[in-house]
Amino acid sequence: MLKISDLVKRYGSGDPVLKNLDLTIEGESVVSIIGSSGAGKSTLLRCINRLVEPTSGSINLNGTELTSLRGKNLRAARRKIGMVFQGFNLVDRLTVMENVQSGRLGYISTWSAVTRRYPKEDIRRAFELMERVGIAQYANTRADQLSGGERQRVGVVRALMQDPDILLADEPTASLDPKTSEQIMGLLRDLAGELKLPVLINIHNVTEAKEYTDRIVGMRYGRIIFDDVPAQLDQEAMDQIYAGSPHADRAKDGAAA
Ligand SMILES: Nc1ncnc2c1ncn2[C@@H]1O[C@H](COP(=O)(O)OP(=O)(O)OP(=O)(O)O)[C@@H](O)[C@H]1O
Repeated sequence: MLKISDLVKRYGSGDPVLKNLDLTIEGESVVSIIGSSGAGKSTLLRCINRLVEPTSGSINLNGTELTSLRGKNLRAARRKIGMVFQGFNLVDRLTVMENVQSGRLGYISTWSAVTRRYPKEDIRRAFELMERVGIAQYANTRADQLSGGERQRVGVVRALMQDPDILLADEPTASLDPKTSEQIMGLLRDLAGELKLPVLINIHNVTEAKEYTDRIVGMRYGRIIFDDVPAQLDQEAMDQIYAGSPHADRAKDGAAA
């Protein structure tokens, strides 16, 4: 279970971009986060794996408090959080297998990683996952030879090779054409069910959020103002989520204080 409580993030001395945010994700649900540009969606995702340092509050994953971890313990916790990126973040000159195996870094010895002598079990698991997402035939192909959709499948397999407890996806389809984008969203939804994995997706495409996710979290400038099943996301809720600006919301905060 992921339980976020009273989370605040402030960059430098600016206004907080996450304002006392609470969010709990249980089981294998696929949750999307929607909201205007600048609402804080990426910041929220990046606080969870500590690519961004939270200012205060708690992020607890299956009993481990993530915000206080340092060094070795932080690296171990990060291994349990898979991340899929908008730009795929592959190493272009490496093969698909090499990219996929980089998800095992931290689990295997430096020597195995440098010499690319991957454990047999890791190769078996990689092929199993690559078969599942339809890229096994590209195992020895350089990553830069693949299409966007294939590259994102590599990104998904690499994240799954970490044997994660949760999968975070930061705009995973934003660089893809509409059809490929739907395929990747369908894949994330299906994998969540098959692997019993919670998936948290930051996404701009509300139609896809409604179709492929179980729950939609709507953010407006640092706050969660909607959290419900897709069927409840009506026009009024959409207007609330996408109205305003950080400046207008700050002015309202000031008036309420
Ligand atoms: N490294 C940073 N330093 C300072 N401010 C930042 C930094 N990263 C993000 N911000 C600011 O924090 C706010 C929230 O940004 P964030 O990227 O989390 O929003 P978002 O909802 O993901 O937006 P988008 O949909 O455009 O990606 C924005 O005002 C942004 O300018």
